[in-house]
Amino acid sequence: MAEDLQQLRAEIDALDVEILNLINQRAARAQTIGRLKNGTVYRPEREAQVLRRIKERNPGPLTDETAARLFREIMSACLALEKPLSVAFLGPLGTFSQAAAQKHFGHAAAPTPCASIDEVFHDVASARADYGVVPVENSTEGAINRTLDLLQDTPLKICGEVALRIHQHLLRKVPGLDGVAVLYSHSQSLAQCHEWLNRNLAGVPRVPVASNAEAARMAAADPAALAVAGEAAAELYDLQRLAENIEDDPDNTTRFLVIGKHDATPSGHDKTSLLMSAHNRPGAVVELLQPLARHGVSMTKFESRPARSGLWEYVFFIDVEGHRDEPPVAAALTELQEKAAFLKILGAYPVGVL
Ligand SMILES: O=C(O)C(=O)C[C@]1(C(=O)O)C=C[C@@H](O)C=C1
Repeated sequence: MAEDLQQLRAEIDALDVEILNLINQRAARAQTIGRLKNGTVYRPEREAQVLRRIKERNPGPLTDETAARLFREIMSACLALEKPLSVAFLGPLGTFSQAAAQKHFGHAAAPTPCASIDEVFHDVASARADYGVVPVENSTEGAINRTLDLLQDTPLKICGEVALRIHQHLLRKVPGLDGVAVLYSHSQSLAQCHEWLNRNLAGVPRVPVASNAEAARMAAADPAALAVAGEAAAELYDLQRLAENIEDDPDNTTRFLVIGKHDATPSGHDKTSLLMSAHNRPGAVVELLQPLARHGVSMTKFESRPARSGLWEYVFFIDVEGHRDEPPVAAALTELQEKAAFLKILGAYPVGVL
């Protein structure tokens, strides 16, 4: 038994050296590619292809998701050799937005926490950050309206998407519920845990604060306070988990968009996001959708928002399957250009892989 263990560990040591050499060979190739490419180093379409291929070819016993996550980190480190990226998100450190940014870009990207979603757009537009990650919809709470509003005016492009399973925990500095006076969290998180909180903490006043991480910070400073926040905030502020996964919807997921100066070229499995408005006449909205149907382009999202320009005018956020440069989508877009009162292509990008 002891000998088996020794033998297996010796084999692992040998494999580790092989893996290390191979990863460095890969990194050296990426460095050379970095010198050949002029301009943008981050290539979302290529990264999506690499991760999809890893999932397809994974022989196990690692799960496909785990294998892809490991390669996500390898690529992140390779890209950092070409050029270290900075990624802006709704801060402070420890928010779900930071977790989404890390899931998409890996840990080698430098985190740039921002005070608001507006600041994320601003930092990317002004080149203070290379890319930004902003929440756009939650499976329980629906659209993040501020993000939709900012997309209407921005010159930036959507170049990626990432879905994050959101687990909320009940946190406190000290164990147990004795002497609890207040509960802090972001309003979205309070809404996501509404039923659980009603059942278990009906008498505790709920105070909405700017972010989950801010709630955790406040709970760390006040033993009479509870916070509802995620794992990263719990670890960052060294809080006890009094209850885990207290979100009402077991599939609670938030979708984030990656914004940058350019969108992506086709990767083979893409989405195109559009912003449109219809002429103010009967049947105009239905007419808008006809070119998509005619060219066999499927819609994966349809969301309306008041236009920022006029009273009682609406704009539509539409996601379609396929890249805007692919023939069916391109043909539908040409027709839409004529039919819509306004059409803006917000970006074309790979469907989230992780
Ligand atoms: O293929 C490239 O363009 C690379 O720079 C290499 C690489 C990789 O590590 O695979 C790194 C960064 C890019 O975003 C995409 C891929």
